[in-house]
Amino acid sequence: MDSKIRIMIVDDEMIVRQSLLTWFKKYGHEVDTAASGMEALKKLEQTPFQVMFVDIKMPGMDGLELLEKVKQDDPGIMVVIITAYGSIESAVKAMRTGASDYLLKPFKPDQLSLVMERILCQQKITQEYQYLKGHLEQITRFDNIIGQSSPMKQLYAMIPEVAQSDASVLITGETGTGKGLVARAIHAKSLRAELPFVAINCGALPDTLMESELFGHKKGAFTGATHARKGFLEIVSGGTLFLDEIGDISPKMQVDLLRVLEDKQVFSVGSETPVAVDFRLVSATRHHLEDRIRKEAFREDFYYRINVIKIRLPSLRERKDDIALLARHFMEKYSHETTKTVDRITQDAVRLLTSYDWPGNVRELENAVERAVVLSKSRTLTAGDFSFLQPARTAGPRAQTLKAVQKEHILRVLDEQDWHITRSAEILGINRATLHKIIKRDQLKKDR
Ligand SMILES: Nc1ncnc2c1ncn2[C@@H]1O[C@H](COP(=O)(O)OP(=O)(O)OP(=O)(O)O)[C@@H](O)[C@H]1O
Repeated sequence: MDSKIRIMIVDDEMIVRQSLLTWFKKYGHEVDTAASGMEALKKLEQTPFQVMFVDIKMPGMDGLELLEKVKQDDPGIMVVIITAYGSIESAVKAMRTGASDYLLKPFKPDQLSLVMERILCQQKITQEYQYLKGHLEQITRFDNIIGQSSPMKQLYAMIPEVAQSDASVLITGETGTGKGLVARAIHAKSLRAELPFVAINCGALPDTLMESELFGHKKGAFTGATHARKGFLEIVSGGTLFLDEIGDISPKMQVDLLRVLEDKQVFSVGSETPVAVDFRLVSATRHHLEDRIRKEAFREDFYYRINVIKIRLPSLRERKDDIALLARHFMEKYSHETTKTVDRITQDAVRLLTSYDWPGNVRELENAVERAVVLSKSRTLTAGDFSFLQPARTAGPRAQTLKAVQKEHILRVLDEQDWHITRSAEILGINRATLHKIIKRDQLKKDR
């Protein structure tokens, strides 16, 4: 038996309690005893137990009644009924009420070993099931977009709806928040998914080049136009056009594009014959276009055309809950790419990453993890592997909520005490049951 569990023995006979206690302790389990059903219930309120051995015949509350009460409060707890030869019907009744197994008195160590083996096996299966179920229930990604914070879940709900319509979408958000990923996801979920997705970075192209890229040109339309070329507005033919950094396009280009959106046709440079075009427009910007409209750098009529549906992506600072998940995702990605085994990250490293304010958002986090993985000499990333992050940028406790500070403090104490509940609870000045409740409520976990 290699796994250690918390066991409670409930029997009114001291000799049974003592012998079972000694036997279980020998195998390193944490054991407590109770001489009656009432005493057992009181102890259960204080500390959770995984397995109970309960005698059926006890004065006051009998084993069956105790079993029922315990199972009502905690259906996951495993109860082994101890019963005397000749009262097999009550054992059957107990099994129907939810007991996991039974032992017939007087029992031999072999029989006890067998029951424990079955219990541990069942326990392992249940844990694995809970783990997998937890994984399935958590929505951690949508396409290639990772995140399980509430703004991300809202986004995941929104993308398929937005994708079904043909209206123009404007995605806003700071640099590196995943605007490109969202644009691709909208295309992938839309009816145009099988048609081209054409992305143009408007910030990277000078006006004249952008004009011929988008609209195409006739042979000889300008010096160097040695042959005719189709523009992206034509090439996209039925698909999605993604204009990244749309805030950077010139007022002239805004007028030209507005005309295309209204007339659904283009004139390639140097041509007088229009060509019909069909595309869905998705644009992105990191600027506040409303400010640009006020400064007359952006046309209001064009803005309304491109902004029928607006999606605002949160900065990483606004969804710190996702940092650990993203860091692990990128750790796996780069561990795989570099064929190194880097598959662990310490709680301290996660805390450091969480306290950093990430002006470059997910892109910056991805680059940081990639660098840490490439330079790491062990399979575990530690806070030291991220020492290149500017400490000035890590936000102090003043930028955190009281709840986050509390969670962080409890985690630190638990880590320092190697997750010894009694010692940690003492240091924190709370009782064990409260600490257990907090751990469960806040889903606190040991380092991977
Ligand atoms: N939620 C996310 N999950 C996984 N990867 C992400 C996420 N958000 C961004 N990334 C990654 O971060 C990088 C930047 O993403 P993307 O180019 O979509 O950002 P952006 O907002 O368009 O940035 P910019 O405004 O600078 O163009 C990419 O490598 C992308 O894969």
